[in-house]
Amino acid sequence: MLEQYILQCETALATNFADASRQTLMALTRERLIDRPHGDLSRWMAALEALPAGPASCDLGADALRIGEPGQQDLQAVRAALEGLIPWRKGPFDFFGVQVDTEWRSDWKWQRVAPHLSPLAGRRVLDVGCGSGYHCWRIAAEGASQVVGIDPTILFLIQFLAVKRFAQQVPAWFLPVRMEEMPAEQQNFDTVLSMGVLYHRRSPLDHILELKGALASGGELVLETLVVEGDAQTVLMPEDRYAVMRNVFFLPSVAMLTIWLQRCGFVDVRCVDESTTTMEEQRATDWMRFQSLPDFLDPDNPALTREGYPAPRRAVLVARKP
Ligand SMILES: Nc1ncnc2c1ncn2[C@@H]1O[C@H](C[S@+](CC[C@H]([NH3+])C(=O)[O-])CC(=O)[O-])[C@@H](O)[C@H]1O
Repeated sequence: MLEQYILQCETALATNFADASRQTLMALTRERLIDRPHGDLSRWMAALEALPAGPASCDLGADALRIGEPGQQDLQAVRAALEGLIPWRKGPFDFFGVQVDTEWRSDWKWQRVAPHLSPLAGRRVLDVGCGSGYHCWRIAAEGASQVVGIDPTILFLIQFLAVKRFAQQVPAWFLPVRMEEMPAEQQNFDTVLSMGVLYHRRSPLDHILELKGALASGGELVLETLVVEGDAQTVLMPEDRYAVMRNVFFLPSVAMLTIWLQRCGFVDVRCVDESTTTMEEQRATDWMRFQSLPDFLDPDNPALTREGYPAPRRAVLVARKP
C-alpha cells in the first residue's frame, strides 16, 4: 500500500517538480517508508488497513473534517482502528461519526489564517510542517490545484493517509521530509505556509530563505510562529526549554519578524493576527493523552510558562515574494 502511494505521488508531482528534484524527494520518501522504516510503522499500517475501504463522501471544508457518513460503518471498529494512530495532535476529524478530538483545535488557527489568504483556487500550495495534514485538506477544499504537505513525522503521514484513503481524487500529497531537505530554489508554489515551524529552527533566516526559494515570483508566504511582545529590537532565545519544549530557539516580536522577512527580500509584509494560545485551543484529550498546554504553564500564573517566560503567543504574517 505504501509502495502504491509512493508511485501515485511520484506521478502527481511530475506536474510541478523537475525530474531530478522529484527523484530526490521520492528517494527520501522511499528510504523512510520502505528501506529504513520507523519501528512502529507496521503497527500503524495495521491500524490504517483496519479502516473501511475507500472511497467515501467527504466534507474537507468542515471544521471537523468529515469523512463518510455516520451509520455507514461499525463505529467500534472505526474507533479501534483510529485509536491505533494515537496521539492525534492536529484536527479535529469526524470519521463515520467517530469524533477525533485532537490536542489542537487546528480549525481555530485556520479561521485566523484563511480570511487573509489570496484565493487558493487553482494555486499550487506547499504546507511546511503540516502535522496530520489537517490544513492541507482545508486548502484542497478551497480548490487548490495541488497541495503538498511536508513533515518528517511518520505517524502524521499515516494519519494523512487515513483521510487520503477516502479522498483519493483530492490532489493533496504528503512527503516525509524536512524543509531543509527540499530541493532548493524550485520556485514552483504559488502559496507557501510555514505554521509552527520557525521557532524550531536554529537558523530562522535560512528557513525564511528556503520558503522564499519554494515560491514562484509573486507568490504568497504565510508565516505563523511563536512571538513575544516588544519592539523592532526584541527577540527571546530561551536559555533551555520553553513551555517544556527542548527545541525552541528564536521568538521574535512581530516588529522584528517583519524586519527578518524584509531583509530576506519579502514585500507587503503584514501581520494579520496576533493572539495568545488558550488552554481551550491546545489541551490533552482522549486522543492525545500526554501533557499539553495547561501543564506547560506556571500553575500560579498562566501568563508565564513553567520556565518563567511569557506564555505562548502566536502571530500570522503574510508577505509577497516580488
Ligand atoms: N524542519 C522542518 N521541516 C518541516 N517540518 C518540520 C520541521 N521541523 C519540525 N517540523 C514539523 O512541524 C510541525 C510543527 S507543529 C505545527 C503543525 C501545523 N503546521 C499547524 O500549524 O497546526 C507545531 C505546533 O504545535 O504548532 C511538527 O509536525 C513537526 O514535525
